[in-house]
Amino acid sequence: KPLPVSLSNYNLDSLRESLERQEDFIVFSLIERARYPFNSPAYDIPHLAEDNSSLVEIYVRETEAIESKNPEELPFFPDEMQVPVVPPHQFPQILHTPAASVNASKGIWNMYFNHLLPLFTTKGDDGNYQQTVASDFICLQALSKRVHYGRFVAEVKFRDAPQDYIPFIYSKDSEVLMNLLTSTSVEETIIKRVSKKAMVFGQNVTLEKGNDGKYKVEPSVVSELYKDWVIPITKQVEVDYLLRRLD
Ligand SMILES: C=C(O[C@@H]1C=C(C(=O)O)C=C[C@H]1O)C(=O)O
Repeated sequence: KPLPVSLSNYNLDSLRESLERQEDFIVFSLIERARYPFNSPAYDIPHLAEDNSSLVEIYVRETEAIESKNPEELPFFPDEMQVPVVPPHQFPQILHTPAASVNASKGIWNMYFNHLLPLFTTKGDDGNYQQTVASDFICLQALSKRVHYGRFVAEVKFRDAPQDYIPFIYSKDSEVLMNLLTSTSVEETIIKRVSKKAMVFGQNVTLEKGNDGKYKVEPSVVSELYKDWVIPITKQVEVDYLLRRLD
């Protein structure tokens, strides 16, 4: 039977278009963060006497607490959420409820601080911790939205070919599920495209001919981020979602 309009809007092409648009924001967010050096005191030093939290933990927790949430975004500190100030918009229910709770926030947090940040920031400390953690939060939210889109992608792939997935969901075969949902050509396109975006968005625009050949974030680093971290974690979310799709 035909799906209601709001559900038929979610198909693989529209989701891929959204992931493509999200690349722009992710690349810009990384460029903004790269204006500051690594600034380790924002992450190491407990900033409150009675609490061992780092500045970045405090910043993310407090900021999240006053933002209302939509189902595309999952908080990093869910226990701190307050009643939203703005009544939430009623989004159509697309995800299968038991599987929708798949949450990669911890993995995204670790990936960002342990692997990504050292790759695209310079070593050093300029003391500008507030702006540093504010731009970290923008990167984290953008990455989290992208990675958790894997749930919508998995739902659509499942609906398009349930007979392919069902036996391996029952047998809990993550490896086969991973192969079934993988599209190598799509991944290769994305990895090349984000490098190009880093070149276009990250050059110094001048009125004279040509540019100085410098980029605000190294394009190869952006490809590497996607290839080694962003895409694999998105796919892991897809597998985890599918494993719970028949619960
Ligand atoms: C998101 C998708 O699923 C997989 C993950 C991809 C990604 O994270 O960019 C790309 C292709 C697929 O291997 C997709 O098919 O578009």
